Amino acid sequence: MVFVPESNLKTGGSKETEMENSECVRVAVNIRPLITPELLIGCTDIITVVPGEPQVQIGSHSFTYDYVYGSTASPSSEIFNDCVAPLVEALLNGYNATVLAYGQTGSGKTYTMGTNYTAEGSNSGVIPKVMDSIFRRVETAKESAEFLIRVSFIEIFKEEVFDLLDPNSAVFSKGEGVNAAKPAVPARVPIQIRETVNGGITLAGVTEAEVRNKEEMASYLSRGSLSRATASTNMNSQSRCGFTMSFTLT
Ligand SMILES: Nc1ncnc2c1ncn2[C@@H]1O[C@H](COP(=O)(O)OP(=O)(O)OP(=O)(O)O)[C@@H](O)[C@H]1O
Repeated sequence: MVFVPESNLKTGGSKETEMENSECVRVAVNIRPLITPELLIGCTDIITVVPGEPQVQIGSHSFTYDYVYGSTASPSSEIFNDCVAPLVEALLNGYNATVLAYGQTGSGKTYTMGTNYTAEGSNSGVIPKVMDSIFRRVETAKESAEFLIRVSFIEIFKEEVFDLLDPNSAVFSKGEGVNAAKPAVPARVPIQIRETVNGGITLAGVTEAEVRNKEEMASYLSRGSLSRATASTNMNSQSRCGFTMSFTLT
């Protein structure tokens, strides 16, 4: 997992700038336990965590990160407090922040991020915790400020970008909400990636749904999860998704 408060990023090649960049990108490793199918075929853990250090050892190789969770390191439940809560704080102070889960298929990205959130399911995972934290803060600040909060949810599948909140997609057009059955072949049209006049990147026409409370945000997260093209842990999976929250102080 990589987390970046974006507005601290600077471009340019000076040594000083490179150092600033390396400091504002932080990397955490979350080691997941072996799951039942792996245990049944006799898999064993090959990663050891160096006690008291954010370092793991695989055979004779050592790797050091900013944080290590899982296995015999800190419990995974601490990821949010250590790595993400400061970014939520920064977000509400006008910074941009990105949390990127990176790893081989089946390594635990969806589980760690909580992207397969369902209203009935558990509230663990980074995104549900971010939602909790944001709306608690918004509730506290609502006397003095008003926030306009929007969400978008995209999937990158076989190098094409799809809008998981597209109201015209097969899942949404059924109008059956969160419990709608996932169609075998979703009728989806990829969205275009365009460059803006100031050199930024934009996703043309992506749905940016306005949300007023945690329940609304959670319903977009779970409805978007249903629209994903592939289930996780399929070794052929080429699906990656991104949930974006944007804030405007009005
Ligand atoms: N920390 C954890 N503790 C217990 N089980 C976990 C943990 N992380 C992941 N798992 C389990 O491991 C399996 C694979 O996890 P997950 O689906 O999150 O992988 P993924 O990296 O998102 O895969 P893909 O790239 O294919 O979407 C799931 O059965 C999940 O429940």
